[in-house]
Amino acid sequence: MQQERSGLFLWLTYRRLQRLAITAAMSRCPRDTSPRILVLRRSLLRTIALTQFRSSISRSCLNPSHRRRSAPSWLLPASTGASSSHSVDAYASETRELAYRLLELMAKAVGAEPPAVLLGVFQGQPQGMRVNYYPPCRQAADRVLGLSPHTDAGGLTLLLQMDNAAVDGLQIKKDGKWFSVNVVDGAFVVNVGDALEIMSNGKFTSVEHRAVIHPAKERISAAMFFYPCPHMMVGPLPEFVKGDKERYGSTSYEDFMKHYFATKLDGRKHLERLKLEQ
Ligand SMILES: O=C(O)CCC(=O)C(=O)O
Ligand SMILES: [Fe+2]
Repeated sequence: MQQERSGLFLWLTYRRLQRLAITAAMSRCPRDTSPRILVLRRSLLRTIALTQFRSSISRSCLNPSHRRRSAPSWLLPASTGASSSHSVDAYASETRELAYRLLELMAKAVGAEPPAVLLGVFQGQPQGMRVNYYPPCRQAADRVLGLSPHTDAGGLTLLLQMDNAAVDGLQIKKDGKWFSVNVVDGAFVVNVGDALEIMSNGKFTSVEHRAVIHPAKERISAAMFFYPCPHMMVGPLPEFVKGDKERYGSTSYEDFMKHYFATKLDGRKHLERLKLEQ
């Protein structure tokens, strides 16, 4: 019964979120012809030889407790500012509820007690949204990627692949091979980030992923990232170790993020650094 209720909750939430995300992403995606965006795309075209063919807009979607560090207004295109800000805020707050529910269910699934332990680490903490726009590119596959192989840094990522053009682009690496993650109508891709892999002592895995581009079709994705408390030590939580060995070292969140950015989207390199010899 409990499981059925959870399933229904997730399904209904997904439907509402999908509508919100499409409004939010469409009003902010780089097809928008505002001059700022055009500059971004031209510079991107000049650097195509660098392999990543993508423009993206990021915005921190802070919880009310972080409002004082709110996103600067220049992040929003002037013409769509008010309404897009509203839909991004609504999307952020609804995905937050979904992520919190998922964190509880995940902890419960692996027997961590109390199951709210993960929630405690993420509740009320920073959250960020990135809308990625991948233009079509005839040199797809062999020479140009949309987004380099990487893992996400934080806790959970809720990724929405816009399915209106049904273009697959997301790929994950398993046993050294890349596999496409098909766009499924009615589904979020839920990614575990590096911090969550470490905190769960490896019970959840941060998957290496990348985005490829299509030779003829554009693609849009919207990622919502949930980060842990920035003042904590990132290390295995005792509730997830229980009788097992600690499989990762601990480090301050600041140091953890510094190394994440220093590895510049290079597969699982950042994570491997903290793995302890077993
Ligand atoms: O576009 C995608 O499917 C992947 C996006 C992604 O991995 C990211 O923004 O971190
Ligand atoms: Fe990612």
